[in-house]
Parts: sequence; structure tokens; C-alpha cells
Amino acid sequence: MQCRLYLITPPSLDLDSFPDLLDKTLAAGDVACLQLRLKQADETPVADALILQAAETLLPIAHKHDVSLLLNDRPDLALTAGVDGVHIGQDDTPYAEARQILGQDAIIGVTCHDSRHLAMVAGEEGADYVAFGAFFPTSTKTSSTQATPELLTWWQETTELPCVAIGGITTENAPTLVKAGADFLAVSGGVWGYAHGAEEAVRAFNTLFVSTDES
Ligand SMILES: Cc1ncc(COP(=O)(O)OP(=O)(O)O)c(N)n1
Ligand SMILES: Cc1nc(C(=O)O)sc1CCOP(=O)(O)O
Ligand SMILES: [Mg+2]
Repeated sequence: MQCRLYLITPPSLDLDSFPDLLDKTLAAGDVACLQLRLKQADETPVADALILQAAETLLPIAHKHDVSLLLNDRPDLALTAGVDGVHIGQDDTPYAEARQILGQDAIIGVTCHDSRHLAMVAGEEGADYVAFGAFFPTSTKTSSTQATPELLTWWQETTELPCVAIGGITTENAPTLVKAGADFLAVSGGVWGYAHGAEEAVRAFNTLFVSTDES
């Protein structure tokens, strides 16, 4: 399976201008899914109403481009917003409760940091993907763990369940993770902060997915 881009919104966004930017960015190339991840500057959650307003605004844009929309942290709000699923971390709603809230058809991903054990547990519980990170330095989140590409290769040799790599991923360092076996690369700053713009970032990631896959 060729690696695909998993896009994460900037931690804060302007709902007047961001929808148009998102529409153009998703039109630029293949994006598997978009995670709506709104955080205050200190990574605390933003108000529920703002999250729901953003989800309501971004959902039709994501689906226009056949992109699944996942909500970060909150399965309860994901249900209310009618999005495609949720991503939960080790300090968020437990997987079993998230699945009970959202049902079998929802996409539920779980943060597993650099832990083989956490990933095996998430997989056995029924998660749709596991996420390993952080692979590289990132200013988007204070990440306490450092994952290595060998973890991705081990996962590919162990199970069919998809794995997502996250943390400081750019078009420069992505090939290492693609070669190691990442099914998805979750990226925020590497797209929204790309020097030539987000649309060009999506094109560049998809070009490297093809070229790395063929090498
Ligand atoms: C795809 C993906 N992987 C990891 C995370 C981090 O989740 P979490 O540890 O819950 O931290 P916050 O994102 O909630 O700050 C993620 N969001 N997405
Ligand atoms: C949201 C998140 N989780 C991480 C983890 O290690 O679990 S790293 C991270 C930040 C991802 O944004 P960027 O692509 O800008 O580094
Ligand atoms: Mg979380």
C-alpha cells in the first residue's frame, strides 16, 4: 500500500479564511483524512461550541474531496458533529468508551507514542489505526516521546493494521518514514507552514510518496 497524507488542521484557525484555503489544499492532491485539532496556545481544549462550529464548516469541504474528517480528542463531539471518527490519545476518552459512543462504522485512531505495547493493546481492542510519534522535533505539540523508523518496520512485519507516523514531518524527512513502512504521514506544520504554500505541499508529499514507493 502506498503511503498517504493524513492532514491535521493548524491548532487555531480563522473560519472566515481557512475554509477556502482548505478547499484549495484538498483539491491539490490525494489526502486520506483531515483531523480537526483545535487547541489553545497552551494545548488546552477550546470551547465545545467553537469545535462544533469548525466541524460543521469543514465537513462538507472534506467530503467534497472524498476526505474523511476526524475530530481530535472528543468522541462525544464527533458524534454530535456527524464527522467520520475521532483520534484519541492516552489521556483522552478510553478506546472502548469512544467505540461505544461512535459505533462500529466510525474511524477511531489511538496515539501509541513509541510503545509497541500500547499499539498492540489498541489493535487488539479494535482501533482502526495506531499512531507513533514524535519522529522529529515539532513546535506544534510538546511531545514527550521519540519514536524511531524501526518501530514502523516492526509494525508492518507484525500486523495488517495501519500505522500513522506523526511529529515534525516535512517533505525533506518524510522519505525515511515512508521507506520504513508508514501507511500514513500525519502532518500539520509541514503543510500549513510549507514555504511554497499548502497546495504545493500536498503536491510535493504525493510526488514523494510515488517516487519513494518506486525506489
Ligand atoms: C494522528 C495523531 N497522532 C497523535 C496525536 C496526538 O494525540 P494526543 O496524544 O491525544 O495529543 P493531542 O493531539 O490531543 O494534543 C494526534 N492528535 N493525531
Ligand atoms: C499532534 C501531535 N502529536 C504528536 C505525537 O508525538 O503524538 S506530535 C504532534 C504534532 C504534529 O504537528 P506537526 O506536523 O506540525 O509536527
Ligand atoms: Mg488528545
